[in-house]
Amino acid sequence: MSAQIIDGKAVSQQCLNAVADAVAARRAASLRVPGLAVVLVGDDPASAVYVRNKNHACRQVGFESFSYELPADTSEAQLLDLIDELNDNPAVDGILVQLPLPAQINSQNILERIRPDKDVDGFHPYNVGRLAVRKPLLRPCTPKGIMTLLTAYGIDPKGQKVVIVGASNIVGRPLALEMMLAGATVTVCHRFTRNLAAEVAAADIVVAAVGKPKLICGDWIREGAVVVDVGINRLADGSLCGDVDFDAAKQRAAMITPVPGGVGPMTIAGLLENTLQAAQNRD
Ligand SMILES: Nc1nc(=O)c2c([nH]1)NC[C@@H]1CN(c3ccc(C(=O)N[C@@H](CCC(=O)O)C(=O)O)cc3)C=[N+]21
Ligand SMILES: [Mg+2]
Repeated sequence: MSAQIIDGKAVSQQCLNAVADAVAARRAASLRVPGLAVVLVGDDPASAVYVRNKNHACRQVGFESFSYELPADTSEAQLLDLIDELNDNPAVDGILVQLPLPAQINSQNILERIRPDKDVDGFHPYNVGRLAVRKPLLRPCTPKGIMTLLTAYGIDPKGQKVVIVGASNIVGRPLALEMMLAGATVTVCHRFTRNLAAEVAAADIVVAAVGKPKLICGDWIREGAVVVDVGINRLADGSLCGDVDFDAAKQRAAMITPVPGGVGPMTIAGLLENTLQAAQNRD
């Protein structure tokens, strides 16, 4: 048996089409076109790829896109000044500061400076807290994209045992909150988890979000489980690889997301949906 491949690129395109329709309807009603500001500090080549993909998606849906590329030696004060300016700019509905930031900048100070109603990454403690108390406003993009992807494939986490490998602020933790909101029984594994293989083997749905190539072995996967791979690891030969040993896992899973073409495009869909929502909330 070989798993069905979950096509994140196709589902993402459907989401972008829906956003594009909503933008066209706003234009027709003489409402503001949503604006997204993306800030990149330094010249990390991987980050540059994401910024390019985001700019491309913005053009596709008809958003106005503001792109800031600051030198690697930018100070925290300079970045805070830019955020204040974007917070006050009425044409900007969403602000995304690409992570990670250079060492001289405290990321938490930056994330907390973004107005929560323009925080389209959903990383401000206000938005994290709203999700934690089951009253979400702007939801973190990758967890949101994963929930959308599962829904598109008819997978309902309610009552399911979900095992999340990775407890990061940007994926693992907020995904645990999303999964609880959806009625799943959630286990979050991390570097101190004693028997990772046993935890994964018990899962109906496994999500890997650690950034370590092929950390999750195929023979850990329960027959018929759903596997969601968030990892995007670039190998020495230039190819991309997930956190799951894909070829082995797909012999056991019922459904599995590929890398690339799985969760990555859904993150961008989540971002654009959040930006549209931020614009609607500010009307
Ligand atoms: N404040 C902030 N918010 C983020 O959302 C954020 C961030 N910082 N820093 C970096 C990570 C990474 N990230 C990706 C988004 C889309 C793809 C994506 O579109 N991937 C495609 C193409 C991959 C490729 O070809 O390189 C795919 O998986 O098919 C990948 C990675 C967002 N991040
Ligand atoms: Mg992907």
